[in-house]
Amino acid sequence: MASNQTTVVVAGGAGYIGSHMVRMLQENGLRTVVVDNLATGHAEAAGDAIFRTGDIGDAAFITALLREFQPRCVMHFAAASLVGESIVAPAKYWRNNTVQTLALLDAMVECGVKQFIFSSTAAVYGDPLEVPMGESHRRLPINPYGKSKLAVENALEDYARAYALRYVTFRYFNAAGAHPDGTLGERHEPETHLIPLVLQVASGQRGFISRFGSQHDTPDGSCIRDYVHVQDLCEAHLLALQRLDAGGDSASYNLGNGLGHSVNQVIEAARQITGHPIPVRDDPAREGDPPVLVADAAKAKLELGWTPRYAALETIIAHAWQWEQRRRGR
Ligand SMILES: NC(=O)c1ccc[n+]([C@@H]2O[C@H](COP(=O)([O-])OP(=O)(O)OC[C@H]3O[C@@H](n4cnc5c(N)ncnc54)[C@H](O)[C@@H]3O)[C@@H](O)[C@H]2O)c1
Ligand SMILES: O=c1ccn([C@@H]2O[C@H](COP(=O)(O)OP(=O)(O)O[C@H]3O[C@H](CO)[C@@H](O)[C@H](O)[C@H]3O)[C@@H](O)[C@H]2O)c(=O)[nH]1
Repeated sequence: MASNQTTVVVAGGAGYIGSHMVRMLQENGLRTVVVDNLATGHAEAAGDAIFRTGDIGDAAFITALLREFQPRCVMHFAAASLVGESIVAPAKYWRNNTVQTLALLDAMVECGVKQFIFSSTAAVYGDPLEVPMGESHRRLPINPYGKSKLAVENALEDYARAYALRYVTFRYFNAAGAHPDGTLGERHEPETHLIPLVLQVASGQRGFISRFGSQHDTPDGSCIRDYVHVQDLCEAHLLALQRLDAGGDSASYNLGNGLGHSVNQVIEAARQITGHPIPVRDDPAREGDPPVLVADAAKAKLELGWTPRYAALETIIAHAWQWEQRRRGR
């Protein structure tokens, strides 16, 4: 098939962040091809995008797909992404996140696809030396998940130099929220992320929220994170696509609001928004959990013109709550 300059392949497009990306690409008039093995995703979340079920690491499958669609860019959201699971099952993380991503990159090189946007993570930094963390912060991950992503970041530098690939790496802080129209949102089974779990308590699906550690070195003793709206993450990808299309160099950016919220503050905000008391149970701190992660995202703002629209924690929780209620048919 002749090269189609408006096609974007979204690996992991049936997942939480990828499905919002698919919707946004389509709204922007781009033909979107989803590749997903449905390990954690849901096919219907990808809407009416072209959908191919399979592994990004299946060389024959992915090469045939890239030859067929000749995308101008691959956006890569496909990964296993649970810090705790990565500690007990590191092989899954090295294989799925690193080995399979290298296979995807090899297929891109073979098929002449030159633009790549990669979902990395704040977990590549490890324990913060300073807060907020800029992109030049040392990268010393403290769990296999972060290591599996850092390995890809390192490989990308070498691939770009040798194979004329250009890429943008985004280090997301804590993705949260849902589509403002309430029709798309986070749907992990089992769910492990704080905000959807808190909202499952509010909607009566759970009796309490576990607070993982109340003696952390933070003002209220609970962990602090930088929650960033899923739609704002996706907007940054559109800007990255424009940068690459314009011939821009490869680059890495943090994506976060620069606002730290503690577990206690998240629970309190959710109480205000939902009107539910949200009981809390104190549990031990989770292994591999840094006490504070907050982004300095000045570089994305300066170089990409990224302006988060939904930075307020209350908006992020309100959108997630709308999704949670709709999902439960309320
Ligand atoms: N959610 C967050 O807070 C967060 C933070 C930092 C980084 N990230 C990164 O963002 C990306 C998306 O995260 P998410 O929360 O949407 O995760 P998700 O689990 O909802 O989505 C991942 C999707 O990729 C698919 N997938 C996984 N491995 C695959 C493979 N080998 N081949 C094909 N498909 C595969 C899954 O079925 C799923 O649909 C991941 O790379 C994750 O590491 C997420
Ligand atoms: O039941 C729960 C769940 C979480 N937490 C705490 O809430 C915070 C947020 O946890 P969670 O929502 O599980 O996200 P993280 O473990 O911070 O990891 C997310 O954010 C990272 C970047 O900051 C990404 O790398 C990961 O992919 C993504 O899952 C942490 O301090 C947890 O200790 C609780 O106290 N109770």
